[in-house]
Amino acid sequence: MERIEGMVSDIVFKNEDNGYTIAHLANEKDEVVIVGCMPTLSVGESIEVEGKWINHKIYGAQFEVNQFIPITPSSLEGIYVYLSSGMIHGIGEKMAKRIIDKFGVNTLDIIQSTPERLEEVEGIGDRKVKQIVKSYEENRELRNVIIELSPYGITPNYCLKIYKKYKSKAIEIINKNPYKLASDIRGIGFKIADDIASKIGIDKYSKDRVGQGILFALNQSLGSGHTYLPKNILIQDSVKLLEVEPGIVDECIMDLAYDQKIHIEKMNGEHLVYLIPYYMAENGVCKQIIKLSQCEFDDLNIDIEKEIRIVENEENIKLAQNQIIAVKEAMNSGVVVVTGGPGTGKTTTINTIIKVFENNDKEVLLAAPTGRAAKRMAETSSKEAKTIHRLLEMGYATDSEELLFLKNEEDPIKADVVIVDEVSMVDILLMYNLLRAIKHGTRVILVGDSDQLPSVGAGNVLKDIIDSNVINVVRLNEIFRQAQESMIVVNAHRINHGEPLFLNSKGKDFFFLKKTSNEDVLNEIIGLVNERLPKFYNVDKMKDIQILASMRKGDLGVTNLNSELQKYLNKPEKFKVEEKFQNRILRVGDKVMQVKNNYTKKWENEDQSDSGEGIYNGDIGYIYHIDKDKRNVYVLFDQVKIVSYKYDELDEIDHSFCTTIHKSQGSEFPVVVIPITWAPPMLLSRNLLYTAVTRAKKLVVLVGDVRYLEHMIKNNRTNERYSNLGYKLNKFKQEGLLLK
Ligand SMILES: Nc1ncnc2c1ncn2[C@@H]1O[C@H](COP(=O)(O)OP(=O)(O)OP(=O)(O)O)[C@@H](O)[C@H]1O
Repeated sequence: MERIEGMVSDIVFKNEDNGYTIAHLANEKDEVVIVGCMPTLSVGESIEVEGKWINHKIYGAQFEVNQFIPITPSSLEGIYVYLSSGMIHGIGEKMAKRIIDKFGVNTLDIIQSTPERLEEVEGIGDRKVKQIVKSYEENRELRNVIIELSPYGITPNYCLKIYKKYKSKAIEIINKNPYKLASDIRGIGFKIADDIASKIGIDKYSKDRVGQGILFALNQSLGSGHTYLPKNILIQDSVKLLEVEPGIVDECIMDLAYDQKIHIEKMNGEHLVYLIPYYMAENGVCKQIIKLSQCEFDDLNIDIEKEIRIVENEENIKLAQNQIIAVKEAMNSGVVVVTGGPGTGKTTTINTIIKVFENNDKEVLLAAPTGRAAKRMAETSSKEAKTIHRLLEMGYATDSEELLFLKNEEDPIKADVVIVDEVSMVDILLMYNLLRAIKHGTRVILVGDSDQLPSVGAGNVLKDIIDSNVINVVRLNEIFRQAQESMIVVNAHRINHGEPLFLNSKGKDFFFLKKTSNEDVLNEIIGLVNERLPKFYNVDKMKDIQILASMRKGDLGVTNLNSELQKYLNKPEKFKVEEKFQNRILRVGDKVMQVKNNYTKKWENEDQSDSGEGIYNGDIGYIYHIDKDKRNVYVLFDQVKIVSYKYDELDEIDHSFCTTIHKSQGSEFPVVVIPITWAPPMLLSRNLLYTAVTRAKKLVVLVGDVRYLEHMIKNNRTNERYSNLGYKLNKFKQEGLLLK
């Protein structure tokens, strides 16, 4: 396929029935005849056509058009944004301006057809022209997205995200339904999509618009963890978003339900509105967990007491009463939940359960929701542990980015026992996918701490299951002597009970350093991490210490802390390569975190003797090399895995000298430093502090204002999530549908 750009100078023929058009397309070089189905073409329009040259018997050479893309001729701004975006090697902001000052709307034509003319611009020589032409060609489709969308205020970075999502169909998809942007692209809100829609001519009161607004409001609510919204709340949210009357919204909610885009469930006279996958997941989890829990077992003809004693002797340990109950329940139940705070013996219990089953020839599989948590589980059990996604053999559907799990009810996981740790992090969709892949007769053991932050995704799965009292739950509440010596463990429990903390005991592991101004907190943290902690605790400032902040913005938010810490922990040096990307500098040696799951990201070790795929949300690594020519950044994870990121993939990594507490869920660090300062009320909460503190294994240092610490401990108001799993589980019980 070839491509030509130009302006339509004449329309010779147009068949109004089938859109077949013959036109002249002119550019700086020449004028050609184009033919094909182009029903909307008009004279004066700038377009790019894709197709092939044919030789017509009578009319000679013609370009047969396969598809054409309009280029907005007036979007000088778009051309500027594109040229200065950094996507075109060799052009910066100033150069972009000089080129556009010289060539105006013909700029792209010139680059495409007579690039040598670029040399007329001051500062451009033969080499630069070649560079420009090369990256211009490489970025062809992306260019169209930038030119089309930047007049709506969408930055090149977002255009890149949009392009990555929709590829060559980007413009077509947006023109058809701009609201898709708001649900598909993180960071693009309904307002921008709506702005595009109104420019395209979509009516404010059209059902399409109102329907999209309602779906958007529901999608947004997932971000706050809700699996559904009560109808009256959904109407309120939608009215605010769409600026239309409630009656129209109500009507459109019914239409969406008829079209099976949403599901409305009636509960105690209230209407609960679900997006379909969440409705199916909530019902599915409820049904499946009840089914699995009803299973009767007679396959372990063993003396459990004796089996436990064997393991106790091997491990030189005496299990506490509740740990023994947990092991017994695990043997006899289809589903059991084992829950408890830090130091209450969950790991010891899991390990005993594994041993008893394995001593009796049962196959046990281990899984956890994140890569880090799975790694820890593998370390403490000395047995392979997978992420739940891997256990379910996740893959992608052909030709789409849709996640698929190969393990499901038709091809379930083959195991006698599945043990899942850190279940507080599992959302309703993942739990559904997990449970549907577990066959009747496989025991399921769910382990977690329900006082941790709930899952990032929708639902309150672990807490709902525990609170429903429908599934067997064993609560471990004894803090073992060894654990009691740790103020981290003791204070974590005190936080949970809303009690004041033991701070600054000599020789202990939990400190509070009082500083009131943000500046003092910042300087204290830098001093601690850069000098005092490494010196007095013999820890590595990069690898062993993790700073955890509650928010992203502000002086003591993650973004600012990272840029301040970078100045001390990884200073610029003459031979240390660095590159500026918008508002951050990436430098060799920087500590970075992968911020989304990328199951297919390839890694290999240094001598390429080992390789694999999969880098997960929360994985921490170090920038190992930056290749400015290849435009690649290489990051080293787990000391051996080298992963290459193209410049346009760098939104997958963030600096991680400091990370959010939310991102730290499921990870552990030797030393944790936490700024304690003002934050929005929902972030000054008990379970956020609890989650942060329980990430530390050796030392916790809090720096800030004790009033906020006290406030956090007192504030046990967790943000309520609309989730109906607990109610549904209970309904089964009340209606006598449980067998035991
Ligand atoms: N029955 C027991 N008797 C004595 N010590 C125990 C017993 N069970 C566990 N411990 C000890 O208590 C400490 C905490 O146990 P474990 O690591 O199993 O708890 P946990 O709930 O997994 O903690 P965390 O969530 O902090 O990892 C460990 O040092 C462990 O050896």
